[in-house]
Amino acid sequence: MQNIPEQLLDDLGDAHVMTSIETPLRPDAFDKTDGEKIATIARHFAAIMEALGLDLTDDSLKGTPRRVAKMYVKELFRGLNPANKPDLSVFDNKYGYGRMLVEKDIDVSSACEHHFLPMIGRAHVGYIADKQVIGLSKINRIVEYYARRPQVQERLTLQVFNELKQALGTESVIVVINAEHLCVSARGVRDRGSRTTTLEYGGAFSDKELREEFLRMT
Ligand SMILES: Nc1nc2c(ncn2[C@@H]2O[C@H](COP(=O)(O)OP(=O)(O)OP(=O)(O)O)[C@@H](O)[C@H]2O)c(=O)[nH]1
Ligand SMILES: [Zn+2]
Repeated sequence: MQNIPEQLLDDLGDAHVMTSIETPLRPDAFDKTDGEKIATIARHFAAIMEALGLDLTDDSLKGTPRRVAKMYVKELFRGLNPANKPDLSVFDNKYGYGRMLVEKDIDVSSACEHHFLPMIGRAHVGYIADKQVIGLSKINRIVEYYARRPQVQERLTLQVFNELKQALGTESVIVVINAEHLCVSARGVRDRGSRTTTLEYGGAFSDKELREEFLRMT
């Protein structure tokens, strides 16, 4: 083997980024019950409010720590818990439908993982069935499940894409998400007009014409 200077190896090591579409979770992520998580978050959120100088004996504020904790665990971030993953009913494609199916304008209500502020928009999903078709509402449910986590839009797009590919046993899936990030529109740079679009596709959608047909429909 060639004699590679140690410094160069270190630099190469730093440059190598492991890619993963999994949401980064701690090994003990599922050790606690929802009730235990709510109690812990409420305690810490009360400390945040107190640090801000708020009086938690005020009758309007006193319920807020628990309200926020419940909202995180049971609503906004319920997609962190695999127990909440939707059952995906797929059916045999008995009728041999071979064209594109598009489920468009699916509501996306997520939260950006950098600021915990809303990311709100629409997802458009298309696929070309092979042997199986999926219950329509399950497409919306997949989007909902992965949106209910602290997210970046890129990962959300890839997670939905990957789940559909697996459920349907086909590579011919396309996912587009168009969303407003409140961390961009309501604070920081405060650009009210900008939206972010992400896209992933595979299989037959590698064909530009098919992709354009899909995009025209959305
Ligand atoms: N790639 C990507 N970035 C995101 C997403 N949601 C939020 N961000 C960005 O994450 C970045 C975090 O940057 P930082 O510089 O650490 O945070 P900041 O100081 O609050 O940055 P500003 O928003 O520019 O004020 C910001 O540029 C956000 O716009 C997302 O879904 N994908
Ligand atoms: Zn953000």
